[in-house]
Amino acid sequence: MAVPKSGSTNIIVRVEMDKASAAFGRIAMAIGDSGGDIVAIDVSGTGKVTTIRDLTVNITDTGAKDLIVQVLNKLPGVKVLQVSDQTFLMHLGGKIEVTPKMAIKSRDDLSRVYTPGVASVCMAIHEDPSRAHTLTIKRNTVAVVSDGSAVLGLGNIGPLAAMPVMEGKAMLFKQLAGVDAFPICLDSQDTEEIIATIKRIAPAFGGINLEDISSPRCFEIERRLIEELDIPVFHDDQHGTAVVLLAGLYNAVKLVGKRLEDCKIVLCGIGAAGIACTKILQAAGVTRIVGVDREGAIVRGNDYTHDAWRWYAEHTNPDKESGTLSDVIVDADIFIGVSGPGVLSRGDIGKMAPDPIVFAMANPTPEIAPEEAEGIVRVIATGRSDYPNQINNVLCFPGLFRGVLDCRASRVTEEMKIAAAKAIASVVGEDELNEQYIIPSVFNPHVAEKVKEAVVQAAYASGVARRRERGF
Ligand SMILES: NC(=O)C1=CN([C@@H]2O[C@H](COP(=O)(O)OP(=O)(O)OC[C@H]3O[C@@H](n4cnc5c(N)ncnc54)[C@H](O)[C@@H]3O)[C@@H](O)[C@H]2O)C=CC1
Ligand SMILES: CC(=O)C(=O)O
Ligand SMILES: [Mg+2]
Repeated sequence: MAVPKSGSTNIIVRVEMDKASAAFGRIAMAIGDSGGDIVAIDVSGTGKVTTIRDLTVNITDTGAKDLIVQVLNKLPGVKVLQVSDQTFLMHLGGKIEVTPKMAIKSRDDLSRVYTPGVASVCMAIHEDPSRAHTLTIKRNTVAVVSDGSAVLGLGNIGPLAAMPVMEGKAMLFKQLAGVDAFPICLDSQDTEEIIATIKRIAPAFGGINLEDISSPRCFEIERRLIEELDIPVFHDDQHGTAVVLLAGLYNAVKLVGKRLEDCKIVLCGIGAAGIACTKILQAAGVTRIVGVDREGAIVRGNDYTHDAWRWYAEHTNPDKESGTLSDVIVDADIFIGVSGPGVLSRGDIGKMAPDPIVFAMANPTPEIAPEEAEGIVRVIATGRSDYPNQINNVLCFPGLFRGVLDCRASRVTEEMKIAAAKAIASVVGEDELNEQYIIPSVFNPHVAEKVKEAVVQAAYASGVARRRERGF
């Protein structure tokens, strides 16, 4: 496929052309007039009456896509069947596959990997279940489990629609840390059913990464699974996010010359990510945290519908600040957004203390776009890959699970999370630290390695590592 020019993208327009009435010249002209440039043409099917062509069209303005479809559909004998872009093409047929580690080339091989040879391995595990770690995929495999109830910031889009995110997480596990991960999207949003299902599939896995399960159900699901399973269970949106947030803040406050413990932090979106971020900040010594959700600041004394918010009201906002985000953001040193798009305005940033730090982490659309905050913010970070300072849990979960699998940890402790945060922050050298670089890139090969080392060391120190390892 032709490589798109910088700042442009290729789309594939599949058109059905009536042989008698459609003229290719008109199609080419219509595409050109709508801001597209045909860079390749493939015939994908031809019949007696019609022919189907895939036109690869380079566009520089994303709006051109809709215009092209509109004008083509108006041409005589032309019908647009489908439009794909690079992103959709990368998803065709899914993004991962299962690959055997060896080929079965002979009857002898067959009799070892399958019956009868496999039977002796099954019996060895039956007699000593701990051998499942060495004789099956369990030692290197994690289940990425979602119910599709809080997918990115897209909301409750269900298990089928959640799959592309879970496949993406599985790719990142493998590429960044060599961990095999299975995307599993459950067709239930019932807490007890989810717990029971995960418990039933757990034997195959060395760890469970819960993903995009909405709050407050996610707290109960994680708590029960941690209690009832003997493998680590980690809700990525809570703890992965919290770890990376803390890493970013360690470096951001260093850059602006403040102490994290002294900062006033306003955190918007008191859900899975928001509550975990609050708890890790408290563990790091921050006391002045004001949480805001749709109805405004969470304040002690108000009546809240669920335990997580009742806990929040009791343990945050010491000065009982109330009102909207715009009210409580006055004099805040740091804004953290794990809520939804466009929640923070330029005017809000203007009310913050000098050298404001803004982490607008909602995906895919942040609480404020970096362009909008330009000039009035000292440090801005988002969850996205297309801006500097990507605060995203992908910096944590691959290395963290590499570590817990390697030392066969029974669970993930607070010490392991803080160690992971410090490890991520440490990848940015003192001489490299600047407003555009407070957090290492996802592609920095040192991140997963450092996180793994820190997590393993903390797991041994916390007494949860179950594998004897030299050096610890
Ligand atoms: N950058 C990263 O690594 C991560 C980013 N996120 C993002 O954080 C957001 C929240 O994710 P979760 O905590 O998993 O979801 P959640 O559904 O558990 O919590 C979201 C909370 O934000 C609140 N909220 C939504 N829109 C709001 C608004 N306009 N104003 C105030 N509060 C609002 C909701 O009421 C809810 O309490 C999502 O956009 C998600 O993509 C989540 C995890 C990791
Ligand atoms: C990054 C991530 O896990 C989320 O936005 O939900
Ligand atoms: Mg997530």
